Formats: sequence, structure tokens, C-alpha cells
Amino acid sequence: MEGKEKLNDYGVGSLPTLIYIPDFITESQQALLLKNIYGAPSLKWKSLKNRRLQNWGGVVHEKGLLPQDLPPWLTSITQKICEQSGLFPLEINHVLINEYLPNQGIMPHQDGPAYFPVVAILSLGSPAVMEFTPHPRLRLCIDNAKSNNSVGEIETEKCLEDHNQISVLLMPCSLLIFKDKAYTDCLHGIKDSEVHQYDGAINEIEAMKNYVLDQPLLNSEGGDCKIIKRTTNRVSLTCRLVPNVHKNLFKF
Ligand SMILES: O=C(O)CCC(=O)C(=O)O
Ligand SMILES: [Fe+2]
Repeated sequence: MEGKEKLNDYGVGSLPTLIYIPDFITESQQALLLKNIYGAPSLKWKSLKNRRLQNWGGVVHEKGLLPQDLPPWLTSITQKICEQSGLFPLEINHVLINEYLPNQGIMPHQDGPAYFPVVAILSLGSPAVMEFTPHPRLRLCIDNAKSNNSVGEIETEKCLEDHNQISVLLMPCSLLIFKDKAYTDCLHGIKDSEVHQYDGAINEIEAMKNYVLDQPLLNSEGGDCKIIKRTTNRVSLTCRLVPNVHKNLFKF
């Protein structure tokens, strides 16, 4: 990608706003990142029930960040994201690295209130499908729309169009940016399953363009089966800006 003016070309789907950039980094940049991630001191890993993570940039509190400098191997990526997207008013100062085994995922959730509402996720390793679902507080609106109560026709259509479940296929080396309604009105999550279906993914064409499946999978009718098998770990870098930075713990 040659600069922020090109970013609009990478918008996918109709929900505002999801941006998918295939091959944001090269395979050798991916290998170098993985080397740095797996070369970090083992204490840097925090094990959760369904994944491991490394926290870089400092400790995020509800009200802000107790900062720590990002290492140069991460700033080379975060600066590129800032420059090319033009979507962050300040430098990205926080990176969460998640590692998922093939059968691990992340529950549908919304990111915390301390972050500026633009998220950039760099994917490494195994592909995966991320699902965006309407926030429970919008369920009522959708249920009303479905039973055609109380919401006008145009609103109904718009409501459904905006808030159906949306799948995004995340290939290695790609960058996903999400903001606006995708950030404020949706939960995002990844199923904890070794097989992910990408049928109907909003970026299917862009994501599969340069990708050859090792063994095309066939369904019972002999047609192509749009699933990916997660045979290796997936590692993602969730890059965000915490605008409120506290230099001094006692000023919290
Ligand atoms: O691993 C991913 O792609 C998603 C991570 C995520 O949603 C988060 O860290 O908040
Ligand atoms: Fe998240």
C-alpha cells in the first residue's frame, strides 16, 4: 500500500467501517516478528484459559495507560500502520499480542473504554475467521425489525443490513482495521474451533486472491467447501492508541 489516500480502496462489506489490507507485511517480516515474539522472555507471556498473551506498551487501566516504551521491532510496525492509515491522531502506544492454538479463539467482546476507537490487527501464522455480531443492546432493535414492529421500513432495512453477523477472513500478513459502528455497535470474536468456515466472508475475494489451499476440501456434493483448517498457531498483534497517558502512578 502506498499511503493513506489508498486506504479507502481496502474497505470491505457495508458495515462502517472494516478495512482489510492483504499482505500488509512480507513473509520475511512475519518471520522476524514471530522470532521476536517467541524470543521474548517467558515471563512476558500471560496464560489465560483459552490463549496466551504478551502485553506491550504498559499497563492499561480504565482511565488510561501507565506507559512503557514499545520495543523497536514493534514500533517499526506501529509507525507504518499510523502513517499508512492516517487514522490515529497520535502514535499507537499499545500492542497486545495474542497466541491461539488451532482449537482456541476469543469470546465475542468489545474492547475496553480506555482505547481510541480504531483498532488495527496484524495476523500471523494460521488463518482464522473473525465474526462481528451486534452488541446485545442492539438485539431489541433487530428483533423489532424482524417482527416489523415499531421501526419504520427504511430503518428496519438499514438496521438489519448494518447488524447481521459479519465474517472476515484473516490471512497471515494481513492487517484488519475496524472503527465506527464496527467498533461501537458490535462484538468481535473468533470461534474456538480447528475448522473455520469462510463462506460469505465479506473479504473472501481479497483474502483468497493469492492463496492456494494445500488440499482443496470437498463437501458431500463434491463442490468446494469453504473452510480453513487451522493446523498451526495463530499470533495476532492488536495495535491501539490509549490517548490518556499517565506518567505518574499517583496521578491516576
Ligand atoms: O486475535 C485477534 O485477532 C483479536 C484480538 C482482540 O480482539 C483483542 O485483543 O481485543
Ligand atoms: Fe478485541
